[in-house]
Amino acid sequence: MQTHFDALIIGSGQAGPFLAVRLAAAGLKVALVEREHLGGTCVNDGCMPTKTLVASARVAHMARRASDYGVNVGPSVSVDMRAVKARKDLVVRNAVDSLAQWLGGTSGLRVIRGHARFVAPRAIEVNGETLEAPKIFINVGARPMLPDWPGITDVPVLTNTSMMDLDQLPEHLIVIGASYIGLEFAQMFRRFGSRVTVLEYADRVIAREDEEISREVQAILEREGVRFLFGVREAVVSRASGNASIRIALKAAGVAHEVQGSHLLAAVGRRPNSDLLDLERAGIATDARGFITVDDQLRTHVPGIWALGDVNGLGAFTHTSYNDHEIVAANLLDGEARRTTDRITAYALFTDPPLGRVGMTEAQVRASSRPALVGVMPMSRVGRAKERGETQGFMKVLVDAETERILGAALLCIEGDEIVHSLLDVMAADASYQVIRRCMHIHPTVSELIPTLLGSLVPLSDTH
Ligand SMILES: Cc1cc2nc3c(=O)[nH]c(=O)nc-3n(C[C@H](O)[C@H](O)[C@H](O)COP(=O)(O)OP(=O)(O)OC[C@H]3O[C@@H](n4cnc5c(N)ncnc54)[C@H](O)[C@@H]3O)c2cc1C
Ligand SMILES: NC(=O)c1ccc[n+]([C@@H]2O[C@H](COP(=O)([O-])OP(=O)(O)OC[C@H]3O[C@@H](n4cnc5c(N)ncnc54)[C@H](O)[C@@H]3O)[C@@H](O)[C@H]2O)c1
Repeated sequence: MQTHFDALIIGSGQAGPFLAVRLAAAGLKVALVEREHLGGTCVNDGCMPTKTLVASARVAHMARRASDYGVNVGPSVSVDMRAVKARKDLVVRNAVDSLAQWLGGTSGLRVIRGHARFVAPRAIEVNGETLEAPKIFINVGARPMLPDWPGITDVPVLTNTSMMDLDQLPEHLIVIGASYIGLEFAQMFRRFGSRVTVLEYADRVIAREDEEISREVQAILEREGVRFLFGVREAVVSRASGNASIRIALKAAGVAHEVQGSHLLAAVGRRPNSDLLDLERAGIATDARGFITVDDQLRTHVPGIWALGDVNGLGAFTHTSYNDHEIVAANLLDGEARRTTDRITAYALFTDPPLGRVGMTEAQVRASSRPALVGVMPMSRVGRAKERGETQGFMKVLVDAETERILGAALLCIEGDEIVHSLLDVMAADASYQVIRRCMHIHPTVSELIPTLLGSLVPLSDTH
């Protein structure tokens, strides 16, 4: 059994497999170690299954709205959670199988199943076997956290992982956390037919965003019947009887409440899996929250060891992890000097309508004190949205008044997750916003209103 490799990769998240194949194609002898499912979080219990479930939930929602469009689908819409889960399982299984086939068919690459730990700066141990290599890449991801509420361990608590096994509809789902995971699951299960209550520590949803975004996202979910409690403190969890098996006594914005539900989902953030690697044996440093410290080329303090993906704290998205692998591969194999600092912030919240985000928020632009222009357009003014009967949300863009560069955008609207790329690409091209303002767009689309939005800019200082 070979134990000496040119490169070892720990974890098959959204960077590891792609880097493994690139390195193997370059002639290196590579081992990829995975302790659980190939594809990691994104494929197995993250993006792919949640967006598959979001798609089912949207069909249920639109079926309920069918009569708005003059379409008759019968007296009531019901959801078969077993079939919903089976569809999700199939999408995931196909993705994992095709990844396994691809990796298995890559010459020079050995996939090893087991948990890896460092035993020295150039060596790891897996299943009692020591593997050595001059280059080691860590792509171990993160895992869900639970709030430290008294009693929380006395009741069944779901996470994004165990949610994937649900094949029955919760009567009342209580969600802790109103950020990406909490909001996506909250809307999804409300649309499947559950009652949903969201408990959030902050005073608004997705508190990293501008307040008007938080307000509109909350309003969209409330219109569908999701209930929110903000400023949650002093929560105590206990078992209840009957359908409502979970009881939470809490204060929300200082007012006492008791919430009873059948299921409880924790969506309060994720912690890096760095604590399970015996990093100290290799001398690899982490920050106070456990993220492995790296430079802008993803190198740790220890020569020959890199950290990619969620574990480095430089992003917690599939595209940031994938981009990490591109940076490392370009620097090691292509003679380039790519850096994480070159990338532009971009992400989406996959509620319906989704929020597509690039660059700075308005709060960040204001804090920077630079002269800026802002344009805002409600979707109620967009023809395509009216035609589709989906006029919730708005588009907002911020531009540097002197350089004419787009600073940031928030598109909370139908296809906002897609359309936002037109702005991202102009930012990446380092071009003036006038380029896209003058560009002829296709009618009738939401994108055709982007030039109009950019033609309506006013000084940010003139707005409150
Ligand atoms: C519910 C949910 C929805 C999400 N939706 C989106 C989305 O829509 N868009 C988006 O961009 N991002 C989304 N994300 C985030 C995204 O899933 C992650 O950012 C992405 O998977 C990148 O993770 P990674 O590459 O760091 O590692 P991961 O995908 O977490 O994979 C790490 C792998 O390492 C393995 N591992 C860990 N420790 C060891 C060890 N010691 N030895 C061997 N193997 C080990 C794990 O088993 C795992 O397979 C979502 C996350 C969640 C939880
Ligand atoms: N659309 C996407 O790209 C997507 C979707 C899902 C997850 N993700 C990734 O997964 C990561 C984790 O997502 P997340 O939503 O779990 O975490 P998060 O860190 O984004 O948000 C956690 C939320 O829980 C709240 N919270 C924390 N402690 C609490 C407490 N004790 N009581 C009540 N509320 C509390 C926080 O105020 C915050 O709103 C994110 O960083 C994101 O990058 C991305």
